Amino acid sequence: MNTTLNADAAELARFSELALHWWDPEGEMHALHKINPLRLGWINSLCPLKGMTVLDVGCGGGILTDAIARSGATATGIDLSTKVLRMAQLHALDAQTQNVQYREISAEALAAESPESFDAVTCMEMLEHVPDPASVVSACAALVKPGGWVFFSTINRSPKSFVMAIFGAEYVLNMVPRGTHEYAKLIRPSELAGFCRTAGLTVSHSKGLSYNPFTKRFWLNADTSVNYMLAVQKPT
Ligand SMILES: C[S@@+](CC[C@H](N)C(=O)[O-])C[C@H]1O[C@@H](n2cnc3c(N)ncnc32)[C@H](O)[C@@H]1O
Repeated sequence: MNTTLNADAAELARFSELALHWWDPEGEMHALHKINPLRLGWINSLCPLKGMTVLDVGCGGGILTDAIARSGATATGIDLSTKVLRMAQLHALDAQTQNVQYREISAEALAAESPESFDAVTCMEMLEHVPDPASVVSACAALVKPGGWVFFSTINRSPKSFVMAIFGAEYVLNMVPRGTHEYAKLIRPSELAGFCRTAGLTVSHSKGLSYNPFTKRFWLNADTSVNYMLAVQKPT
């Protein structure tokens, strides 16, 4: 695990600029709002969250963290952007979400402070924005209790994802702000599975997430060639 701060200041600044629009379902983060019920449903189908303590790493404005808390879990969201965390906290107050808290701390620092303290960990759309994603995976492995689940989502590094997730989503459809994704930082499923195995996690399930620009609908399937999620477990 990386002990120096595993963060890219330019990435954090870009997300900070989007903070004010985070909770606008039609705004710049609308794609996260649209995929949220799908990813939450998949997580709940494998690991019913009610009554669990759940950590959301790279939580942003808390779209998933808030939904996790509303599933009946005690949720903690962590991020390194002060502005997006402030937005997350304001939203929790405004929406009166119970059992949710936010902290500005890296996954690596929290793992050193409170190892094996969460029943489940989620880390969505974050790994492709850090210099050392393997270190974040390893921190997530350290943070989850034995037998607990960790859920990752990211974007595959493939010619198809360059066309769909960067050129299409950022420059043609304006679904995601331009410059959000850098091709070289995208992560193949085999690479992410390798990071998980190195961290002692057992890869259990994968899911693809597809988008139809004509119907403007997302759905889950087995196609991991662009957006995908991995569900992994820490052995008991
Ligand atoms: C695309 S957003 C995803 C937000 C949230 N996980 C979701 O899917 O709704 C990426 C988030 O990762 C955060 N981030 C980037 N680098 C980070 C780091 N090193 N540690 C913690 N959070 C980080 C950004 O500030 C941003 O909020």
